[in-house]
Amino acid sequence: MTDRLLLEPEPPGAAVLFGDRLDQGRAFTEALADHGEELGLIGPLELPRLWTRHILNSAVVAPLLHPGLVGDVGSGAGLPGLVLAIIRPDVSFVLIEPMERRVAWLSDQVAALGLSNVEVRRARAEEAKLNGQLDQVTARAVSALKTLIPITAPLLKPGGELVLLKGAAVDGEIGNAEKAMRKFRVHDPEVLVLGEGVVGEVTRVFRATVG
Ligand SMILES: C[S@@+](CC[C@H](N)C(=O)[O-])C[C@H]1O[C@@H](n2cnc3c(N)ncnc32)[C@H](O)[C@@H]1O
Repeated sequence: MTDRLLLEPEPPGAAVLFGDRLDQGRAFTEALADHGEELGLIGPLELPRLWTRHILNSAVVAPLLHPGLVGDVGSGAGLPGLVLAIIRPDVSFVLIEPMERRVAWLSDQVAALGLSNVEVRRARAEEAKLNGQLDQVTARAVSALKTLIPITAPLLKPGGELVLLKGAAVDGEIGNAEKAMRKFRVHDPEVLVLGEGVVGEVTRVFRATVG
């Protein structure tokens, strides 16, 4: 159990982004603050920026999702997949994560939060038996686009969308991923900058259509 006093105070943006699901957002954030370090889900320095850097950085993506089936590749602690599943009960999620301990955490959180729109699947994306089945795919902090596109694009239905959370280096990653984009028929890429004026740090999203 970590010292809850280190947890970043809840920023005003949390109420804006979680709306009437704020209690669940708080419960998940507090669980992650209490157990995330001992379970190896977050680093020891993350508590003072847990809301801004991790929870709200994920939450800002919620308006980009459409009703349908969204796969979150490499969910880890539940970022962004579990945060998005809290905010968007109208969307179905499959959280794809190969590490047993992380899968146990995700399953425990789904049960504790009473989420009925989430399946947790223990697998690497390439072996998840979801090819061609998803409407949208999210991923955060899994790998650079050059290697992320080959494991995420095949999961999508024709016309499905990649919604990949990225850092400031996204433009360089796009330059290095041109061959993968052609091979996996990724088109109309754009970089969206989300959260300005609501969250202390912006979230960059690489969004593109596949097929
Ligand atoms: C650095 S963590 C990021 C976790 C979380 N998305 C976040 O933003 O905190 C990367 C995660 O991707 C998972 N991962 C790595 N390769 C994967 C693959 N091929 N398919 C699915 N998950 C993968 C790892 O097990 C790990 O949980």
